[in-house]
Amino acid sequence: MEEDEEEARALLEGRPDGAGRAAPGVSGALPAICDPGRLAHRLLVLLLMCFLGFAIFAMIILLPFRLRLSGWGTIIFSCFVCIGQVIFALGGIFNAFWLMEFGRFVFGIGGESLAVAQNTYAVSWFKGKELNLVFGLQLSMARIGSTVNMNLMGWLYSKVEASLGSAGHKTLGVTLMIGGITCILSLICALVLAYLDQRAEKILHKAQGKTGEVIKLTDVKDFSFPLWLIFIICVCYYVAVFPFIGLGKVFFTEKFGFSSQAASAINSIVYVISAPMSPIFGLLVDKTGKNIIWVLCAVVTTLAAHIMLAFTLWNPWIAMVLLGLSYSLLACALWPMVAFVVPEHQLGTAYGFMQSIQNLGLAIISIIAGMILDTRGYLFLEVFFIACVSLSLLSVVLLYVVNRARGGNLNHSARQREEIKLSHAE
Ligand SMILES: C[C@H](N)C(=O)N[C@@H](CCCCN)C(=O)O
Repeated sequence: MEEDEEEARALLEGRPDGAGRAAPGVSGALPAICDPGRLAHRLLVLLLMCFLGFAIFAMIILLPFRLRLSGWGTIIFSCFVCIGQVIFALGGIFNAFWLMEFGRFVFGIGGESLAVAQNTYAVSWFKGKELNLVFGLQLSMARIGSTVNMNLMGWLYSKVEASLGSAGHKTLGVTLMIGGITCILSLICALVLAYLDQRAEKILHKAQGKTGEVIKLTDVKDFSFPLWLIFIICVCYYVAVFPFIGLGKVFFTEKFGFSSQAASAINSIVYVISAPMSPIFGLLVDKTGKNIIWVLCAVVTTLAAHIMLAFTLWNPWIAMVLLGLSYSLLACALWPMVAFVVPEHQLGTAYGFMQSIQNLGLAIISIIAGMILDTRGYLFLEVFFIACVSLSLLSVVLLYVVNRARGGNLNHSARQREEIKLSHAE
């Protein structure tokens, strides 16, 4: 029963399988994830799900655009999110873990495609205006959601537990069902967005696809070298942030002797900082331009934060605040760069690819990080994350060089961008 409850809490707080428990590898017994047979099976299933997910994603995202129904695409993705959440909650209620996994799969197809649509909308409406700020605002909203989730769901679970009179899978399922109300709000926003977009198309006479340009998966072969470098920076950076936060609670209790509550607080600080800071950094990048330099600052700061966490016993709040600031800055400066290196009709494919590669990297690295933690402990895990951020840093430096050599616009100042815009208008 106690295990059930801990599993439920881990799921609610977004931790990977039982990540809230004492690190098993460190304390002795190897967990099931280290069983090679089971691990290979898990990896295979995961890869298959990724490919299947991507294939479905490609069909769903490409068809609506081909049919000039981009607003419908957003509504369809939001429906996937709602249905996925209901299946996830039902899996909890009926104690069927496979159903919960399937629910997350459906949710993932909708949620990630929705994020692609969100990025594409943002660029098509705000390119050449306050694009970095808009990405900062999007991130801020997402992080307010993560923070509320981290802090409210545990409380909601206790309330449901009190009213049902017992803890466990049923309580978890009901809590997840109530939490799903936010998905309905998201669907309502998608409906309003689709209406506004259609209205804008009518007013501005800019029906999508009228130029004859449609999104094709084969666009991938036309992606430029700088775009591939942006993808690599994204994957190598994010794998050192999200999986670290996933395992962070145990890290702070084991290495720094924090209580469970203090470890939760420090672990969520990255998201808490990101909520107010992302729009501020977005505005800063808009006012100054020079996206590559900002990305470079963010990656170097993240590297410093991981080095502090790995090799010092300094108060970890310093490193985590740095990580929160650098993560917010990176997201504001990196994602809008895609819009500078691909033509508008390929934006959906480019953002779709970026997110697919990011998710594939996150899925694989989360498993590898868990294995390293179980078999070798925290120092090795931190060294692994440092290696990932270093790869990201190398790619940023390469991007700087390539962009400069090709006379690219990724590192233009705000004034240069304004001048180019004016000359185009003329
Ligand atoms: C959700 C997606 N996979 C992701 O990682 N998003 C970034 C920010 C994307 C910029 C705004 N749409 C994140 O840091 O959460």
